[in-house]
Amino acid sequence: MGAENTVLVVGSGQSGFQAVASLRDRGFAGRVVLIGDEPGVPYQRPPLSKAYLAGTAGIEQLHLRGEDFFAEKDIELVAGRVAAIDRPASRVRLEDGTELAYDHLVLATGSRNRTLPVPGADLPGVLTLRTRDDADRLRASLSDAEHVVVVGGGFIGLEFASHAGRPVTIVEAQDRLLNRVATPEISACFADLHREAGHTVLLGQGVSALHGDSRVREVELSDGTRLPADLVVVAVGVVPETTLAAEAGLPVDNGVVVDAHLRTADERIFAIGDCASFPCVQAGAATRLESVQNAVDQARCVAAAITGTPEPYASLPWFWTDQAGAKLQIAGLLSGADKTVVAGDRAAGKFSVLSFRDDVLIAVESVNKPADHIAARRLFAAEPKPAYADLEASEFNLKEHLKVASTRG
Ligand SMILES: NC(=O)c1ccc[n+]([C@@H]2O[C@H](COP(=O)([O-])OP(=O)(O)OC[C@H]3O[C@@H](n4cnc5c(N)ncnc54)[C@H](O)[C@@H]3O)[C@@H](O)[C@H]2O)c1
Repeated sequence: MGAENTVLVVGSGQSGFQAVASLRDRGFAGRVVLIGDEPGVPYQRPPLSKAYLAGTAGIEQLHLRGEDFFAEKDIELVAGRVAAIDRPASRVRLEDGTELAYDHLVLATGSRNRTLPVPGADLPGVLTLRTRDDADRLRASLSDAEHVVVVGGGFIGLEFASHAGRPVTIVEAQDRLLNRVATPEISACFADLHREAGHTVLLGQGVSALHGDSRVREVELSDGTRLPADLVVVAVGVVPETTLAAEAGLPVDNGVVVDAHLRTADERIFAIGDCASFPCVQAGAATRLESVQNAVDQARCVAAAITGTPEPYASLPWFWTDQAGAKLQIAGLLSGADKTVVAGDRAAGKFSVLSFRDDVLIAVESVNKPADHIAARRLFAAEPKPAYADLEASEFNLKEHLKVASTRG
């Protein structure tokens, strides 16, 4: 089989796995190689900060597919790290010196966790969560830790707190939790829920140093307060993994820059998932998204392009998280929102926050209201997008509005 028929996918996370699976689903008959730097078959990360951390899901439940799948589909799994892309020669070189030729190359290199730029950040007992090994280390450390401090009140920090099985202290630099992804109404709701669950939530507090000896003992906050800590979980966001692309001369700007078909400046190289900055229809701007939905849908989009049926990427972004005993589901993006409405029973903890830009609905965040989330995704899939006045006429009841809209349509 010649190199003209070879697709190499770099990165065996959710998007890399989906790319190779979708190529075969679409009947791609050439050589398919998935290169990853973690041992074993590709696995899903969402349970790492939920059921796997809590010990209610085992390793097999993480696997995206068993070994048989890759053998049956003739997908080669290569363990290793790509060191360089030789674009003129259409080859990649692995760190062990192996060279592989490609016809199409898909960069699914994901992101890496930010580190805390403070003294003491490398002390034993300061951990992070990204891989299965990280989750195993955290689980083991939890059992004998007395004081647990979580730095960062985003998805990982809050999911970790919810599934750690004990009270923790959450330190968030901004003045509200989940500030990157949610409205202030949702942030307030989750701050209440986490406090009710027994956690201490400190807002507007950075970390200036970590102190200890043979291990971490204290977290010093920006106001000088010192918190006792024998386990510190750092969850302060990610940076996209773009080194390979940049060194190969491909444009990078908060992610590997791709066009509407997720192609880089080199038409034979695509980038997908956490590492890609793409022209986002919903945001109306170059955007990088960190979510399973985006990873999976972008992988499918690239598989379609490689197999000869390219469509511009236009999937609706959506997210979910399980924390503090509640389910938060988000449909759409909040960028540019200028009005919000809370619909449902906030006191009973079952409600949605509807966000509008120029009187058009752009995002719906649902707390323990899966029916609203489904209705929102159906509404966003149709044209025209719901207007404020029409939703007001349905008393901001999304299911009701969906009925009216579908009778009209
Ligand atoms: N349910 C989900 O969708 C889910 C769950 C887990 C992880 N993830 C993904 O994993 C990745 C990492 O998650 P994350 O929670 O680390 O990132 P995040 O961006 O969601 O949250 C990071 C938080 O840390 C805060 N922060 C930054 N610097 C700080 C400092 N010095 N002190 C205190 N707080 C600070 C930020 O304000 C932010 O609230 C993200 O890509 C995320 O989307 C997603």
